[in-house]
Amino acid sequence: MTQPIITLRNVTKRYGTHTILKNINLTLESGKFYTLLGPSGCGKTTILRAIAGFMTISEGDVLFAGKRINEVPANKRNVNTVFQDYALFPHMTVAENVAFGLTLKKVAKDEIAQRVAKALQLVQLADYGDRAISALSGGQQQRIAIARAIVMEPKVLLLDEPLSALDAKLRRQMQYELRDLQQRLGITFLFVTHDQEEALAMSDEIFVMNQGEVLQSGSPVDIYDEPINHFVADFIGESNILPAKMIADFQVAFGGHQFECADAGIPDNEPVEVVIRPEDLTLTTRDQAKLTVTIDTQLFRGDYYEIAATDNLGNAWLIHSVNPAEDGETIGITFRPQDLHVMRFGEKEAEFDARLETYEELEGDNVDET
Ligand SMILES: Nc1ncnc2c1ncn2[C@@H]1O[C@H](COP(=O)(O)OP(=O)(O)OP(=O)(O)O)[C@@H](O)[C@H]1O
Repeated sequence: MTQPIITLRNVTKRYGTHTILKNINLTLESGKFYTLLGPSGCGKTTILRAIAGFMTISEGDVLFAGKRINEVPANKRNVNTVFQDYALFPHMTVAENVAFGLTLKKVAKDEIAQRVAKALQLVQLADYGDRAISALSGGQQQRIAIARAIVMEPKVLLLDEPLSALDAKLRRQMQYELRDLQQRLGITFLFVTHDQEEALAMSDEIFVMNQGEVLQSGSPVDIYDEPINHFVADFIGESNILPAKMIADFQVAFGGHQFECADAGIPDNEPVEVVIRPEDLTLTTRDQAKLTVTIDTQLFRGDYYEIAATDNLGNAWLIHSVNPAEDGETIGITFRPQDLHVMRFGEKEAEFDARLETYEELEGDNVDET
């Protein structure tokens, strides 16, 4: 593996008695699009600030290309940040705003002009250099903020909810543009959002956070298909999450029945939770059904019906179906074994692994005894 461009090693941040980041470990490789995803206040911005050098961390190390940079000041870090509120200077023109960092660094005038022109071209605002900032739309201001950061040619660009001020349509367009820009520049982006759809659409890798911890990291598909715990399953997309028990390697019990499932690597008899996405459920006749449910309500969502139903044990179900059902109707539902995902109880991957090791050791002891 190539050297990661950024590594956070056991990073903890405290304000007084509050621990805001709890032993964060993460690595960012060159040229990839990463996203920090989590609810408001979980510590996403604090991670960006630790990498940018806007704050001292309480414990741990921040590495840039393998070198410890804890004491390196922000302006020497080869990292730039695009802030949520853009932080543009209203009294300067577009070109002056983009040139600002280069002027501070006393870069030669010709070179500044060249680099500013290139940065404006990259964000598709080549002809806007002489405009006043106030004469730009929100989306254009956002692009200028990005141009101002990329003109510095950072190795890593940190983006703190840069799309949150935009309306839904422009936001979508900017998602494409940002992704495209990242690929053209070939630098590392670390993007912060609390919008799970945005994270799934844009990222090579997502770090899902809650309460100062990274709970799961992986590709969007991995995180969507194999959420590690209740929080992640609930936060990413819509889910049916039910209490269950592991019976054997490919068998899990819930709702009063046993079902075939994908191998979860979990010991028999462990209490677990199962996750089934609403789009993985199919309405069927009762004799073909794995479970029966009674339909409560349904909403037409354009290309599918979102159906709320209840099974005979009182569990609530959400089903996405191309066909409508009748309110009050009792109907069958079915799903494929590979769409039934089993999760362990607990919060973090490391805890699960430790428990599994203990279990394997115990198993080993038993084998020795017999
Ligand atoms: N200077 C500070 N002093 C004390 N507490 C702080 C300070 N800065 C941040 N916090 C607290 O740290 C926690 C994490 O804040 P942070 O801004 O990193 O969250 P976030 O995930 O980026 O949230 P949001 O999505 O709302 O921006 C919050 O509870 C916040 O109140």
